[in-house]
Amino acid sequence: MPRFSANISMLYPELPFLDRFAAAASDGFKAVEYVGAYDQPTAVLVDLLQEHGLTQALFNLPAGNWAAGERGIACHPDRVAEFRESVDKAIEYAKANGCTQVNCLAGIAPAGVARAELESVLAENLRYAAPRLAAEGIMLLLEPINTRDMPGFLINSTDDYERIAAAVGHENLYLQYDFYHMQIVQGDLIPTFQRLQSRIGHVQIADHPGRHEPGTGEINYANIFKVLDEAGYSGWVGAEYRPKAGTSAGLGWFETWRSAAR
Ligand SMILES: O=C(O)[C@H](O)C(=O)CO
Ligand SMILES: [Mg+2]
Repeated sequence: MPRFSANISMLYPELPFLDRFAAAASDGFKAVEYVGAYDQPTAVLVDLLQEHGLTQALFNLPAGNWAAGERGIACHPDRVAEFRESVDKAIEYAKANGCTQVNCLAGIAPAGVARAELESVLAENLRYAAPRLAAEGIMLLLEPINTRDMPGFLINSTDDYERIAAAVGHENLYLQYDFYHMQIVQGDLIPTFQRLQSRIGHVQIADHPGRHEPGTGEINYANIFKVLDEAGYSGWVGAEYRPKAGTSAGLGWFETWRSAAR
């Protein structure tokens, strides 16, 4: 049975961030994930997880100045020292809240730098991060993201992931397979999941078009959930979508799993 994690960077936008833990637990989620909460002391986050019986499924490495439009710094040639510091920060937070995987956002390609150089910086940064995270029992993930939602984002497809993973050459670099992005970029969702399953550390879901709840668009999630089960996928499935109505009101797709998990 798939285990779902509420992505509280996207779900419960009607609530302040720290109130979203309680809301996710009350709606039947057993785990939460988010882009990052580095502005909060670790103790606050740990208390919320404990109070609501939640697992921290995932968060991202510090991704630069999000409010200013940055979406990761890992491919930026002039930010290598900052990237290295960000690995230490992520380890500190992951160890505090028991999280065993972190996602690296490659970043938006800076203008005027050749793609080959950006990929080389990214690979070097990941080669730095992978063994350090492995030593702490934390999986490092790399997520391809479509460029309609994030114009200029460097890593867009599973081909991009595979090429970078080959350049990094460390086994602790897994794929974060977001079905929504993959539907836009390349389709072929199930065969690609099956082919790369041994390298997939985390999956995320949203329907397309609109990035709303499963069942609102063209992706057959009933079948995908069946495939995840048949494949023995044991990781979390991150519900990372923009609710069409209120978050709780839109959880019809989750009813079967929520009842079974109680
Ligand atoms: O947007 C996504 O799909 C990501 O998973 C993310 O963490 C950054 O937005
Ligand atoms: Mg995602």
